[in-house]
Amino acid sequence: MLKFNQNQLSIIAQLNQSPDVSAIESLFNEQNVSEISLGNLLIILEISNALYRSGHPVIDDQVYDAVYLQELKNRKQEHPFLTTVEPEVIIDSKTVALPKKMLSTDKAYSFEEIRKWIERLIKAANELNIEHSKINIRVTPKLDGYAAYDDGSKLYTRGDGSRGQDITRAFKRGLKVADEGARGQGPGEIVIKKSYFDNVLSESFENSRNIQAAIIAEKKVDKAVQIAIDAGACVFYPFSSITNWTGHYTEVLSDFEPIVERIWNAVDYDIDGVIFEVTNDEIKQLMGATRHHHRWQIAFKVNDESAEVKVLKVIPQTSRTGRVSPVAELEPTKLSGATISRATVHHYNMVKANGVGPGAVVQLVRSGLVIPKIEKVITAVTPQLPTDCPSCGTHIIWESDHLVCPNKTDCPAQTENTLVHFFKTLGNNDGFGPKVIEKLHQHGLKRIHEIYDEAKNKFTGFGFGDKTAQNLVEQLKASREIEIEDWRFLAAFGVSRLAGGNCEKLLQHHSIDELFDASVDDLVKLDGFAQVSAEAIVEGLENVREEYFKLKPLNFNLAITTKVSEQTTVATPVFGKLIVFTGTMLQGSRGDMEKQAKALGAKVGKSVSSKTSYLVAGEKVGANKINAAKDKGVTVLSEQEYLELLASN
Ligand SMILES: NC(=O)c1ccc[n+]([C@@H]2O[C@H](COP(=O)([O-])OP(=O)(O)OC[C@H]3O[C@@H](n4cnc5c(N)ncnc54)[C@H](O)[C@@H]3O)[C@@H](O)[C@H]2O)c1
Ligand SMILES: [Zn+2]
Repeated sequence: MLKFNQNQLSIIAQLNQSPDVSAIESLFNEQNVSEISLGNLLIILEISNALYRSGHPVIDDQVYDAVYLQELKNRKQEHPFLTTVEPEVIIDSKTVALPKKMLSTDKAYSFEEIRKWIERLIKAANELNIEHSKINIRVTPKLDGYAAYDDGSKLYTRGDGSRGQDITRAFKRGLKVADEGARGQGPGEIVIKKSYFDNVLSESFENSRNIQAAIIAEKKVDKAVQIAIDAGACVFYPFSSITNWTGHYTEVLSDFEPIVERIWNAVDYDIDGVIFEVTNDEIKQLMGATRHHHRWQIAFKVNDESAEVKVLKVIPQTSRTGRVSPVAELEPTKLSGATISRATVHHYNMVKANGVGPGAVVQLVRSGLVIPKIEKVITAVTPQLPTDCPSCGTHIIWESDHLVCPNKTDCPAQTENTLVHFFKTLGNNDGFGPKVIEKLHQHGLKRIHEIYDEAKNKFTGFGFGDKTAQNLVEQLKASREIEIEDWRFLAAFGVSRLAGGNCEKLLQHHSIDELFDASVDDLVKLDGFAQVSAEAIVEGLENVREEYFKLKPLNFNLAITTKVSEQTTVATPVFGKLIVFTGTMLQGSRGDMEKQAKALGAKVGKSVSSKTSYLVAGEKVGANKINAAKDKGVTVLSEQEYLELLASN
């Protein structure tokens, strides 16, 4: 279970003045990324990114890349988060324009992708009538440090790629250019010698990222870090002078692995890949860049780590839908930096067919997945299959690859997991975890509305302490009063095929009430809903109809999804921008303006951060607030200027 440490909490608190920490933690603990709503996925990415760039990463890079970033790519290839440079957090300090733009890199995870990139180089060379013999490639270690730019007098952080922070103080503190190089060599990376970190610093620092952050931080550097700087163990390494292999592209194709291996081990610094780039300036110029990366450059990274592990036992667990899932308990094993002691097996058919049981040896792969996967079974045993539901004892049956508990009305695991799912999915309350729900269920509460009803009696007689009971009442109140998206509310009912993503899609066409009257035909008409899922959804909604209409009078505070018919499809002047409105507006309420901005494709934030594009200040806004925004590089607009911007399409 992921939990934030103090450093991380303080950064999160700076991003968002009153964060709901446990809600954010539970987002990170969600095991099925496809169930995470787009909004929450972005929260995960933004928080990971902020923590990573301020020196206190919360998840492995592999998890960040292969799970969350990949999920966003799957859903929205062109999302601004993917097509621009991931920003660092700039909380208090001013930003300054960089002498030259600094971009991220495109990434490849296989030789095949590198080969395709080389084909693009050849195509560019052909267009320019450049002989193939002149296409050379430079391969360098991809330093995993803190990107910075040295113009000879100042040192800057990469920031958002265009504006960074002035961190010249790092040189004043004695930071040296690697290999006794000169100042002013442009972009590079602040890195720590690996051997020095392992021998001297690893006792007091978790990772070298903590140290990089300390070197550039405004506050005084830690003594141990100063000693490391003085010893020359921390350096700024300009890319132009970095150890490299340079040769013809055909060599890269024929000797790919040895070249990668050589460069991978060429320096005593942390690296997270190798960089390939073409050396010919004309080709570079023709290929150009996206807003995210140079097309003439690509990073090659390696993803998987695997281990052979012994299975101790396989435990059946009944889920909210009645599916009984096999969870393998494993001999604790270290994989990609985490100790793994459990893994889910896909389904019981895999247990049966592949012989997973106590004593079996399996190959575990963690290819950036939060939960490691059992890739294959090395030594099989005769598996033991459960015959009865571990929760209610009902005889379980096969439904294609799964064992399922058919007891839909009276299975504690299904009932309790459904209730837990409801409160967890709402995400605006705390306290209704598995333990509390189990107790409520033991006292006969089986349905969501029964829990809300019980709040009137204040949960007396349930064996809770006064404080807990009172908290539960308050949390139920919060769950109704704190605004949540309507799609999240619908998803909370746990209807099969109605996780957040699908709910959001459906509610772009129909309100929740309308959905309960929608036919299979109505749903099939919508993009992304085939016959089978439409039928399942209609049937699933029927099963929760009574519950939904019992909850409706409780007036949950729902933010209604904008209907497609009300959305703009054309690019608007504020499309993709993050806008914060403050002060009193003359044209209408602030709420209306926020709604309009969202309909025009903007994101609306509550507080100003370095990511904010515009602060729209109405009447009666203090000068401090405006200056603070300007210091963060945010454009401040009056209401009138904002309206002019909208009209400028
Ligand atoms: N763990 C987390 O929570 C978390 C969060 C955000 C990002 N990340 C990691 O950061 C990565 C994205 O960061 P990014 O935007 O900095 O992109 P990136 O990893 O593609 O790195 C691009 C940077 O590489 C640097 N670089 C290093 N060696 C280089 C060389 N030899 N030649 C040229 N450039 C070189 C440059 O500074 C450039 O800006 C992700 O892939 C992820 O692994 C992790
Ligand atoms: Zn059961």
